[in-house]
Amino acid sequence: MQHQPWASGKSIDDLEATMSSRWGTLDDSSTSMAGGIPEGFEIFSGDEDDFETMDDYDVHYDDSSPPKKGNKNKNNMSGSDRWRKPVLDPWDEEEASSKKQRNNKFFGEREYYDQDDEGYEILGEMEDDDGDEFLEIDESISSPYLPRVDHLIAPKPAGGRGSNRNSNKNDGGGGYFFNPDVVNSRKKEDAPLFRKERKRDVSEPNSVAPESEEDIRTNKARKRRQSAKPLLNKNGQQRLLTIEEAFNQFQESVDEGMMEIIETAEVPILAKHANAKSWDDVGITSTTMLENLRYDMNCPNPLAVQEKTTPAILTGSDVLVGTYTGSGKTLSFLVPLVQRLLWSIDEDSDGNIINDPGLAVLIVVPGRELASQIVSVARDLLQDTGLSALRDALRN
Ligand SMILES: Nc1ncnc2c1ncn2[C@@H]1O[C@H](COP(=O)(O)OP(=O)(O)OP(=O)(O)O)[C@@H](O)[C@H]1O
Repeated sequence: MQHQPWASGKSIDDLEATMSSRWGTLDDSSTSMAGGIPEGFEIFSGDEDDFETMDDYDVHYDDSSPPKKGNKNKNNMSGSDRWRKPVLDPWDEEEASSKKQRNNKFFGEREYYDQDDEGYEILGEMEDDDGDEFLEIDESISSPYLPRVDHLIAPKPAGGRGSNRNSNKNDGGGGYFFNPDVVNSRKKEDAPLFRKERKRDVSEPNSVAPESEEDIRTNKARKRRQSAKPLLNKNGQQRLLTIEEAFNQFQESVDEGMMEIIETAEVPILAKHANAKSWDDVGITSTTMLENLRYDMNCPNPLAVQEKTTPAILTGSDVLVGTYTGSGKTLSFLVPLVQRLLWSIDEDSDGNIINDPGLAVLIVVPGRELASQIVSVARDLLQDTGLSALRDALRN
C-alpha cells in the first residue's frame, strides 16, 4: 500500500515505526520494528514546545492501491502491517449490510437520558453571575453506583529522562498525549494517581479545616458543573473529553470519594523491559491462546502493561489503566478476558463447546476504526478456541 508523506515529509510507516519504538514494541520478538528507527528521523522526547497535534498534519491515506505484495495473506503480516490495513474493512459492503441488520434488530434508535456523568438528573441549562453556562442538576438524586477501582495502572512518570530531541536512543520520556511536566508537577503535589500503593479510606476524617455547609454545596456545584460542561461542544452537542479533561474528572472523582483506588502500579515507559515474565507466569493457561500469541501474533511475552493487568483481571478485579499509545493496551484486556471466558466454558471430548455462553464480553470503544482494530486482534487471539468476535456500532 502506498502512503502519502505527511506534511513533515515523514511517511506514515516512519511515524508508526517511531511511535512503536518509543513505546516499547522494539524488541527481538517483534517484527514490527525490523530496521529500528528510520534514518533521519528524530525521536521526540517530550519538550513541551514540541508538542504537536494531529491537526498540524495534512494526512492523506491512499486506500485505493492494492495491498503490498505478501500482505494478502493475513498470517504473513507483521504486527504493524496488520494495523495499517485492518482485516475488517469498516466500509466493506457485506459487513455494512450485516451491521445494519444487527443494528435494526438490537439497537433501534439510541436514547439519551437526562443525567449528567455522576448520575444526577439534569433540570436545565443555567447561567452563573459571570455569564458562564452550567447544567442545573437535582442534587436529591445521586448515583447508586460508586465506582471502585481495584487496580490503577499508570505510566511511570518520565522524570530525569532528559529531553534531548536529537537522541536516537529509545530512552522513553514524555509523549504526545501526556505532558511529562504536568505529570511530574502532579507527582510533586503528591497527587493520589501517582502515589504508590495508596490505600484510600473514604470514611477517613478530612485533615483540612471543615468547610461550612454552604461552602461545601457551592464547591460541589462548581466542581460538578465544571465536569459536566466539557461534555458539550459549542453547538450543545456531546463531544469527547481531552486527555486532560478526562484526567481532571478522574482526579475529582477520586478526591470526592466517588472512586476508590485500592492499589496503584506503575508501568515502565519502556514496555520491552517487561519481557522477564512469560504469559504462563502471569496466569494464562490456554495452550491454544498461548500458541496464537507466540506463533501467529508474534507476542511471545507480555509487555509491561499486560504483565500488570493480566493477573488482576484474571482474579476478577476492576482495573483502570492509563498508558501511552502503542504500549499494548489491546492485549492487556483481551488476553485475560478471553482466558476467563475459556475457563468458564465446558468442552466435550472433541474440544467442541457444549454450553454456548452467548454474548460474554462487551468491549465499548469510541470509534468504528478502533473497534475494527480490536476485533482484528481478537480474531487472531481467538483462532481455534471455538470463540468468535463480532463488531457492532451504536448509531448517533
Ligand atoms: N506482548 C506483545 N509482544 C509484542 N508486541 C506486542 C505485544 N502486545 C502488543 N504488541 C504490539 O504492540 C503494538 C501496539 O499495541 P496496541 O495497539 O495494543 O497498543 P495500545 O496501547 O492499545 O495503543 P493505542 O493507545 O494507540 O490504542 C501492536 O503492533 C501490537 O501488535
